[in-house]
Amino acid sequence: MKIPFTKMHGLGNNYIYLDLFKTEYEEDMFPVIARKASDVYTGIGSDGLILIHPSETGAVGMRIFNKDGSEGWNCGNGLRCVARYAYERGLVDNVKFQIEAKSGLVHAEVLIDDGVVSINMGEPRLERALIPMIGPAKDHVIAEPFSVADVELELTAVSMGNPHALFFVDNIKEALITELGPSIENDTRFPDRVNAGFVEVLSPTEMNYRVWERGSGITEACGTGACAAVVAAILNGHMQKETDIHVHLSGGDLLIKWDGQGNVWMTGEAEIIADGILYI
Ligand SMILES: N[C@@H](CCC[C@H](N)C(=O)O)C(=O)O
Repeated sequence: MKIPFTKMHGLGNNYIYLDLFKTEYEEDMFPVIARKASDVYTGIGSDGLILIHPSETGAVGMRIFNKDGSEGWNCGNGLRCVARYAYERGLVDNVKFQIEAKSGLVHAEVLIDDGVVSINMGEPRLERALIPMIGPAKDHVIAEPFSVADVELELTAVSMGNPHALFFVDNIKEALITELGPSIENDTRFPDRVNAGFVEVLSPTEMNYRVWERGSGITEACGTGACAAVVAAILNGHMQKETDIHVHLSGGDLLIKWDGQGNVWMTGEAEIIADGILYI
């Protein structure tokens, strides 16, 4: 089978994108394509697969599959890439339009000159049941003691349409990301697994953030994770509301803004790398 694809990245968080406006596939192919395309030795090499598809709402649809073939519900770096692709390849004719992820509708704005895209990511979900995490459904999880693999941590949990567990550390270089990431991801307190993020606060407007992603492991950047990290930092009183927060990730920087109640805004680059044909 010959599958036309485009490879794109946001701050090094790279996915293989299929344009379902042009070609349709059987549903059960997607986890298979995700695993095959992600493999750097026998495939193309990527953090997973993203589908760009027509939607009944009139928005541009996006679905994300992680490296292990599991379906995610949202992807911040993917949203920026989908926005750029949709605008540049003529799926939309306005720089402002809607994208529909599995977790809901978001509003995208493509700033054409420099490949920068701003996305209104919607409101963070804080209730424990919406993360989802076991325990009292309505409670918020802010600086809650959390023991994993014999290490004592403090957990703040935020959903940006997908689940994020955030931990503040003194020095990001010493964060035990590969050691604790898999245990946190698969901890039974998170029934749908979780993305594990580590945050070093540098100032009220600047942070370092690293991630172990559900289904993909360490990646260069995570857009929803950066949004969740800023929300967690504001909820814990470490950072300022209503101002651009500079989030430094391994692959580059994102600007994230939250007013403490409503929508989270994310701004950053989205790059097209290559078009090609994948043989399956
Ligand atoms: N890298 C993404 C998030 C991808 C999905 C995630 N691994 C999950 O399963 O929730 C981003 O930029 O947000």
